[in-house]
Parts: sequence; structure tokens; C-alpha cells
Amino acid sequence: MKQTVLLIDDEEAMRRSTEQALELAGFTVHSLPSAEQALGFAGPGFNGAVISDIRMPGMDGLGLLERLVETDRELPVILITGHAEVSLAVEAMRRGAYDFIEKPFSTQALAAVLRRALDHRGLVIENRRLRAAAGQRDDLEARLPGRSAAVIDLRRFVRTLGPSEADALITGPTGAGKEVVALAMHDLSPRAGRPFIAINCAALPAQMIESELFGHEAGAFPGAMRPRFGRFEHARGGTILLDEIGSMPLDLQARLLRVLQDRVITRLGSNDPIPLDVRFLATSKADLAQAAAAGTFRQDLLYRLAVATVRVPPLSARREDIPLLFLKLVREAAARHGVEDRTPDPELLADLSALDWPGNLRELRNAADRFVLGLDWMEAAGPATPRLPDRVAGFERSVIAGAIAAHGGHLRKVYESLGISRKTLYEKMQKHGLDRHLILEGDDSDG
Ligand SMILES: Nc1ncnc2c1ncn2[C@@H]1O[C@H](COP(=O)(O)OP(=O)(O)OP(=O)(O)O)[C@@H](O)[C@H]1O
Repeated sequence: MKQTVLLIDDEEAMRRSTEQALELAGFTVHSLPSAEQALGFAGPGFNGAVISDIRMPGMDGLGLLERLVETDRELPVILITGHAEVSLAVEAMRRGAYDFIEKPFSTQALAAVLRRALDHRGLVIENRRLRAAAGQRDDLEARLPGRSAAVIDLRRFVRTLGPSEADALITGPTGAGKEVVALAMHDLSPRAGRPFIAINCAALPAQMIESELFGHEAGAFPGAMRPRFGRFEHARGGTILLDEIGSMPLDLQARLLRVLQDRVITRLGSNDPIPLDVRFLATSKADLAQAAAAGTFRQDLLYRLAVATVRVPPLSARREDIPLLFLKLVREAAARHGVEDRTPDPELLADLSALDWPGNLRELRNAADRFVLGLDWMEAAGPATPRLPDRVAGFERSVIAGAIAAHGGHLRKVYESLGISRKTLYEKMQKHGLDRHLILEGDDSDG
């Protein structure tokens, strides 16, 4: 993983010459003129070290140190002190500085301290990653329960992508649990414990979007009396979830793409770039590739986000998980409503599994709410209240799907085990929307 040195010094000449010297020594350096700007950059996910001059106007080096160690005690901060400023150096160490270096210093001396600091930081980050992964493994099964192939795949993606720094797109139908997945990814990452800020792109007021997201300086527009942090800055060190990103206006998509690429933002009414240490996750119900083809979504933004895509399956693709999910939702509903936990009987669970649940987990959750409150759970199924024929059809579908799975898609074994003809099997599969590819083609032999 690439490591960065963040250098803060208000004296331009000094900053430039140190930056150059360190770059020549092989470090990747990012330099900033003020402590305030460094705050957003060096969050808990920051894999690098900070060097700062101790004497600066505004927030000084000690103030910066204090703010940084407050959010991450293990972030190495090295302070540059003036010659013979022993008491300041002592104070810095007392407040948790990793080390200090006295002016004037040689590049070699600074580089040596930095190498130690970066090695140390690398270990801290790696350790956190491993600890988080181990601790969250069991937790993830509890949060996204189920034994279907679809949910096992989902958990595998979340486990792999969650702890990484990669921005990701989470797709799936309404109510399938995209936001729940996003939060699980955040909690698996080194950013867990930092803000998780969900922004519903469909509900942003058009005139306010820019200042809402990016913040503004005083006087940026009439009524902007004082500077204001945008939501992006509020999420510093954490994760931003862009919910329903497909609803974002095109011009804002262009700005977002630049933020994703450069990791800096500029407040409204300002030209100063502010580094942004956040990870972006986005959700979409709509097929963004189609939206891109239709020109309502930027192709380049789609490419950028789709590198890491997590697909959340509809409930109808994981019927076998419905009983387990319903039990979990009933437990949660009982706790939420402060009523006693009720155990649904097996017939009810079988009935639930036969339904289609177009509203997915949200709809199932409503059914669980109604169940613990002693109301008729079926009404919660909305317009799709199951009539007998629908329940029979649902049952038939799940029996056929079960037989296909049990016989590994072996055509002849499937229709024989069901006691029907090949032709009838295909007709019923078509009727129930079961994909023909579930059956191994050319498999109608005796083998
Ligand atoms: N694994 C889960 N365990 C418990 N509740 C869940 C789970 N997944 C989803 N839910 C619940 O179902 C509802 C819908 O979930 P969520 O908001 O994550 O779905 P979504 O896909 O983001 O929906 P939309 O597309 O409408 O925004 C929420 O009330 C959520 O708490």
C-alpha cells in the first residue's frame, strides 16, 4: 500500500524545499500551508505520517497534534521545533507526538525518523485490518443471515471489499438491504467508529445541493453569513453513502467524479482545495448502464464506481433464507416494540417462503412487525395478498427449484424425481420464471 507523508508548514520556501528533499529521498509528499487543512486529510484510515512545524499562525503544531491524536492515537506526528526549544519539544512528546526534530535539520535525519514512523504506521494499519476482519466475521453472518448461494456470495463480496479503501457501487431492488450492506462494509473497514453519512440523492433540494454537500464560505451567496461545513466534510475519516446515485443531476455527477479522482473539495465561494479523507459508497436500484446509455448518467462516473460492484439479490432469489430472516426480523421487531418475542409456526414460515415479496426485506420486516403485534401478517404483504392459487403456484415453484438444486441441474433426474415429463418440466419452469440455464443442456441421457 502506498504511504504518504503529510507536511505542514506555513512558510512557503521552507515547505517547498523540505518537500523536494523528501521526494528526492523517495517519499510521496503532500504539503499544506495550514494545520486546519490537514485535519480532513489525516483520519484514522490515513496510511502515512505527519510532519508539522510547531509554530504557525492559527492552529499551531501542538493544536494540530492534539486534534489528530484525539481521533487516532496511533497516528505518527513529528513536530519541527526551533533550535533549543526544549520545553516545547518535551510538551509535544507529552501530548503524544511520535518524535520531534530540531531546526536546522538534515534531510537524512528527517528521512530516518520518517522511515521509522512509516514502518510503525504500516504495522498499525495492517493490524487493525486483521483485527477488524476477525472480529467481524461472525458478526457479518448475524447481520446478513442465510444459507442460499446468493447470500453466501453477497457475504463473500462484503467481506472482501468491506475492509478495503475501494469506493463501491451497491445495486439491488427496492428494500433488498443495500443500506444495511453499506453499513456492514463501513463497519468492516478501518473507518468503523468514524462517521457513516448517508445522503439521499433523490431528496436533495436542487438549489441547495452544492452548499449542502461541499459547504460554503461566508458571503458565497446572499444569506451565507458564516462559513459552513458541507456534508462531505462532516464525514471526514469516515464513509459517505450516496443513496440512489442515479437521481443525481448530471452537473453534480461531473463534480462528484472530480472529487472521487482528486480527493479534494472546494467550498462554494472559495478556490482553496481541501483534502478529503473519506470513502464513497453508492447505491442504485436502477440499472446504471442503461441510464448511461440513455444519457442520464455519466459513463465515466459509472466506470469509476462499477470497478467494485456488490449485487444485493431480491428475496425471491433466496427463498430458502426467508424463514431465517423472518425469525431475525421478529426478534428485532419484538425488541423495538417492547413486546414479547413470538415464535412463528412452521406453516407460517412455509407460507411466507412461497410469496414473492416485491418489497423485499422492507416488506418482510413490516410483516414481522405485524406478526409480533398480533396483527394479520398477510395484510402487510400489500396488494399481493396470497390467494390459494398463488400459494399453490409458489409452492410448485419452490418444489421444482428444490429438485433442480438437489439433482445439480441433471435434466432427466429432475423430471423423473418430480414424476412429470420433460416437456411439462420446461413448461412449468417457463411459467414460474425459472431460468432454462439451471438445467444442464444435452443432459437427457441415461448417465
Ligand atoms: N439483513 C437485514 N437484517 C435486518 N433488517 C434488514 C436487513 N436487510 C434489510 N433490512 C431492513 O429492511 C429495510 C430495507 O433495507 P435497506 O434500507 O437497507 O434497503 P435498500 O435496498 O437500501 O432500500 P431502497 O432501495 O428502498 O433504498 C430496512 O428497514 C432494514 O432495516
